[in-house]
Amino acid sequence: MTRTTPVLPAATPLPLHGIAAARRIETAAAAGLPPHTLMQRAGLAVARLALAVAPHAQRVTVLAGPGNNGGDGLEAALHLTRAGRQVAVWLTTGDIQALPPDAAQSYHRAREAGVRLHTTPDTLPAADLVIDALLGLGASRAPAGAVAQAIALANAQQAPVLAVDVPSGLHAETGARLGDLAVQAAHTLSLLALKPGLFTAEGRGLCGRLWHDDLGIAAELLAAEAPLARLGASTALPLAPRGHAQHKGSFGDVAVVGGAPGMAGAARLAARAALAAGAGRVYLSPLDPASGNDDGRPELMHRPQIWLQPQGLLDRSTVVCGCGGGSVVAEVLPPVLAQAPRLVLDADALNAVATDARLQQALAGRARRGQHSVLTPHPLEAARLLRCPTAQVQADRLNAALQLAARFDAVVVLKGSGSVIAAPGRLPVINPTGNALLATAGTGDVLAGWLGGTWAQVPQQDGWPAALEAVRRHGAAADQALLQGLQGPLRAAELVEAMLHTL
Ligand SMILES: NC(=O)C1=CN([C@@H]2O[C@H](COP(=O)(O)OP(=O)(O)OC[C@H]3O[C@@H](n4cnc5c(N)ncnc54)[C@H](OP(=O)(O)O)[C@@H]3O)[C@@H](O)[C@H]2O)[C@@H](O)CC1
Ligand SMILES: [K+]
Repeated sequence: MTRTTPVLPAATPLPLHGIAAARRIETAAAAGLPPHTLMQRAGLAVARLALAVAPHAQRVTVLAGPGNNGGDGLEAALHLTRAGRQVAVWLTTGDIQALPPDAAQSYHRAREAGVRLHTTPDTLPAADLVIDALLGLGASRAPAGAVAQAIALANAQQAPVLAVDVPSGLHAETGARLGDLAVQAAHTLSLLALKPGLFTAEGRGLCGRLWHDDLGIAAELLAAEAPLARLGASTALPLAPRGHAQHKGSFGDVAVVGGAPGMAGAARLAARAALAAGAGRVYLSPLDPASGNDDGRPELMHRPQIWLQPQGLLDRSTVVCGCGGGSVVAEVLPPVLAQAPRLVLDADALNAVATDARLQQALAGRARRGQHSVLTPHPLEAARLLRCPTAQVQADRLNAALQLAARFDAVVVLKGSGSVIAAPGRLPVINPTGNALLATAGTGDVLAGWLGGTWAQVPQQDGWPAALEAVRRHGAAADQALLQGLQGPLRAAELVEAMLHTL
């Protein structure tokens, strides 16, 4: 029958389906079962999860919207009433004729079972648990009317909220809010297909703990539909052990170009991260001529102005460029873009590219010359590169990352909650690890450096596997710090050390 499982941490990559595909899966699943079976299973799954996550909750309020998401809520109300809970259902519509057929059937079943049904709440009764069955896959615009009012009431009260399929007000495919109001859930039970919007942009924050129930449908029904993205695994594949006879030359060289006056720390953080990731040798080439060695890490090698040498480190290293680069980084980008065989571009290097058509051309032409690039923009940097507002990037992060990847023929890591990794010809990945402990200066430099340090060890590959692994591990270190009770931000230099001790 049906089985509810926690989604995160994800042991293996999982397919994420867009709304159209999720609907086709639902239609195909319903067609293979007696009428109304899927909704009954959905409601039972919601009720069982409610009893599991809030076993002592006696008073349960179900907020039921105008579509089939509301039908799931009515089914859950029926089961919770049978389980002896005091259940009150608040319907956003008094027009039962307007409910879709499955939801109407659940309405009548709930009424016959003696569930207390009310319409359009002005205030909510005190409850120990609230079930949000207002909007699901059919949410297509900013919440309005009674639905908006119910969302506001759910968020204003104290009890935890269990959202059915998706927190109401969240776009299941993009993870953007549809309007100002969206349910803040403590738990979300995703039904049938997992949707990308649960894992990126506002999704992670609004869903709370995420659960999944496939409602007992055949795995082939899910496999028959092409996903929009996949959720990356939360744990690393085991690495090949370091061989006895290997030496530092076996693990590649990284050169970090960055650190304009006043920003030496950014380049040093990237270099330290590259070293910790396992690169054999790490060189630091600062953009500030007055900048000296990183005395805290004597293992790093100081090599000024590598971009002026016609042949040397720039030609043979994995280059990480941009961290704390300021505006002067623009001057060194032409030789860096021309020569680096493997290049991670971050921060100010991306801003420089965004304002210079020649640099854009040089970057986009690298793949044709057999040179590989990884770009690691945060949403504002991505917006500059795409020449659009940041809100537009955040409104559809998968699409923004794919556009950048296609335009620059590169691997793109669009950072933020649920980082998106995209590359031409590949299914994008949403990273499942990470939390707001990473929202502090320098953590982006650490990511870029770690990525370079990982990539340097597998120079025959493009940047895709290194990007996936660096992003995963970066977030996993923050998740571990959170579990260990860290309250404040995970400061960037400490993040490097934390990543070393994270699998
Ligand atoms: N059928 C089954 O067996 C199964 C179904 N399942 C469940 O069904 C869910 C999908 O159901 P659904 O397609 O009916 O869409 P749903 O999200 O309930 O809402 C549509 C209604 O809301 C309205 N509306 C939209 N936006 C609005 C807004 N901003 N503010 C106010 N109103 C708004 C919209 O109005 P309209 O846009 O048409 O004017 C329409 O009336 C899915 O997520 C899952 O939970 C699963 O359990 C599997 C079994
Ligand atoms: K919902």
